[in-house]
Amino acid sequence: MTHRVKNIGYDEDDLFDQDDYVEEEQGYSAEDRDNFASLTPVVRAELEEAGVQVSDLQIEEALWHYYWDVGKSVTFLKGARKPEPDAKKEKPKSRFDEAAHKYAKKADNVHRPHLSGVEWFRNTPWRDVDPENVGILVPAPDNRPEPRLLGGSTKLAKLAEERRRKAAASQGAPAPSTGSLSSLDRLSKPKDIVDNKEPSPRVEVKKYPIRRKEPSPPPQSPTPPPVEPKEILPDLRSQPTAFGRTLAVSPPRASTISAAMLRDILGVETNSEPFNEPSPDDRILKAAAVKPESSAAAPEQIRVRSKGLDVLKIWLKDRPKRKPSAAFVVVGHVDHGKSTLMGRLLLDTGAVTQRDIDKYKKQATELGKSSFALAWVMDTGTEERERGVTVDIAQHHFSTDKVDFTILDAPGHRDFVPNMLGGASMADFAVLVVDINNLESGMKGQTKEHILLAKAVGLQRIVVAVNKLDTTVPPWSQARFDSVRNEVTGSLEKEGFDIGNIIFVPCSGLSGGNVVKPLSGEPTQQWTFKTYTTLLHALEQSIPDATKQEKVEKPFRMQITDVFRGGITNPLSIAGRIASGQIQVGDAVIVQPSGESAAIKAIEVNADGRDWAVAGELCNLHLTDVDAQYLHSGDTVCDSRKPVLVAHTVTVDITALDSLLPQSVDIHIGRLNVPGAVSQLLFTLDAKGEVLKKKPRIIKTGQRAVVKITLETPAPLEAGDCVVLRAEGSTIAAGAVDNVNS
Ligand SMILES: Nc1nc2c(ncn2[C@@H]2O[C@H](COP(=O)(O)OP(=O)(O)OP(=O)(O)O)[C@@H](O)[C@H]2O)c(=O)[nH]1
Repeated sequence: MTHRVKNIGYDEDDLFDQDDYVEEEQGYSAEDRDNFASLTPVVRAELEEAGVQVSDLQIEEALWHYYWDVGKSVTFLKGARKPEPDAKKEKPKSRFDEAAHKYAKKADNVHRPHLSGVEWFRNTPWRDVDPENVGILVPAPDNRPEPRLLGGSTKLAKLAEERRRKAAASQGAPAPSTGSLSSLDRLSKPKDIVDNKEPSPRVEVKKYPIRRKEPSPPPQSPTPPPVEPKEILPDLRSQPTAFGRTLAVSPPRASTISAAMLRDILGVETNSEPFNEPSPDDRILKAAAVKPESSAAAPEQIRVRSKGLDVLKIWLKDRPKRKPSAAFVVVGHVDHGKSTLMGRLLLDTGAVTQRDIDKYKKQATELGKSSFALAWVMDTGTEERERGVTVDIAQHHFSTDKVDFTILDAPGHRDFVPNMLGGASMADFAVLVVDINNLESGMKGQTKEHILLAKAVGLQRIVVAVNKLDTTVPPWSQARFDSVRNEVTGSLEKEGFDIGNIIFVPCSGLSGGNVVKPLSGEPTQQWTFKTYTTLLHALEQSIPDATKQEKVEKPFRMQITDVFRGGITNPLSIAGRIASGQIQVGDAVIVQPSGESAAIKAIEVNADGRDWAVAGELCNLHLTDVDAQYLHSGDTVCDSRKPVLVAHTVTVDITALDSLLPQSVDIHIGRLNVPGAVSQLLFTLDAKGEVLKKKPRIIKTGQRAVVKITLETPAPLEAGDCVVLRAEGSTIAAGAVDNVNS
């Protein structure tokens, strides 16, 4: 299942209770509107071809209902809209009829068109039910009130009504009203009250996708519920001791001096209740949105009970039986074929079906981008599909007999390098995709930068997929492959990759050659599998060593890569990779930099529910007892007893990739991206780490140095964290945190 890692910026108005949600036309997100803009014309064109006229609103409703499925929307609208009757054949309408018709048409545009049951469920997959399982509709019992004499028709009826009124009056009850007045009374009351029934419970509309709306006021119940008489229980508590009473009794309110008295004494106007307003300190803290220091304390109220598991023991016991898992980030220059190659990998390993690919092919062809069908497995966003460019990190899982893999498909475009960094920081190793015909452009662009960044975030192993070999002249040219291989090897070694940790694969994502299956081609092409291996085999050879026990024993740390609604039962969830420690359901955590506490309600690893997770695992944590406004991509969730420090300044050991002065920079630590400045150049170092020069005025390209960085917004950082410094869209330095100063 694809999981798109994207920072959902929760707006103020996102933060309302799920139960309050009511669909509202104005509440579409920017992505929804993009989808409407691109898909409405496609649906309209198909409908026009079939001679069906519908409004934009109806198309949008159908697209929303079918989660942007053009085919289903078209079928639905075709079924829903019968051709309008020929106006000429209609007999002339009265003005009243015309007004009624006009109003009905307007209402038809706003509400879903009326459909029969069969039409309504036309496209639903669960419609094909075996005959023996088909339910039978039994007419509901007639709920109309029992017929009784209401008065007004016969003399007998009038007499009966008169008697009833008298009887009611003699018992002190108000006499039932009659005639037209009674009808008007009924109109002004809710139906439930009119029928003298308990009000029927309101059906709450629950929605999963995030839609924006103003929080609705809580529903008003028409009649207040009857007050249950309280059962009086004997008080079994013992009386407090004298000491306890002293502690518990509120101190007597200090005698207050009235404002008038103060004015008389001081001769100036004063505020008689000065502590009713926030102090200047409170105002500054609020403005800086920094929590007071007590924030590191354990949360007061946790509704989830801890499982009390010995996670380390379970993990150590399970380890030999568990299939290894690994995450790899796919990097490389824009359009070199990363998403297509991953689409092919997923298709040929059975993680997606040919039917899915055919569906994407059909949709991609409609947008004139048929060659992107495989890439659409990974590129699920509308912008990505329209532009044919990956924007954000996409996650996908697949398994072989030996390993459970997670793909992190990174964008190749230079504008999205921060997203690429977020993905790379979660990976165990990298897959660098190189277009065999366009190495030069890649080396000037993101192929080179991505090699550098992969190393900067601490990746050691790399698989180089030399792609599009079907396009060389002649196809699958070994000479061309060798020349690309030599050049890329030089770059990788320059950035510090060990030659033993690099595997080259000649392949074609589009044709599938050498991806999962060895290329079955001409004898001249057999070098591909005789000398090299398939991409899948190379991935299995690159998995990291098993997580070390010391890492699991460290305090829990996980950087948030995504905040999302995990479902109706899990309205607030986060995704990330556990950097150290362990976590279990019921644990209390602290979110930094907000300092808010939260409780772990549920855990998912590789889309499976689990009671615990440990360092190295990519997981979704479903949270409770915390508000979404305190959670952002780049924040760190950590052990509530040993929270990570929130840093204002850090000293960083970096290698300059461009000349570096005291200057403004963007600081990237995994998914975290904060503005700041290189505030001091402390000293330059030689290759062994010995100090070369103190307080240099400039750090030259390629030089190693220790610099002080001041963060504009305090951020959770620890010694050893990998840091990338960027300025004006280019990477200018990379290194690791030495010291953190809060
Ligand atoms: N002939 C041929 N074309 C390919 C191959 N792989 C990808 N392409 C084409 O190259 C174009 C770009 O492919 P993508 O998979 O979107 O490239 P990308 O590297 O993921 O692009 P970004 O994610 O935007 O950086 C598409 O038109 C693909 O059909 C291949 O092996 N052979």
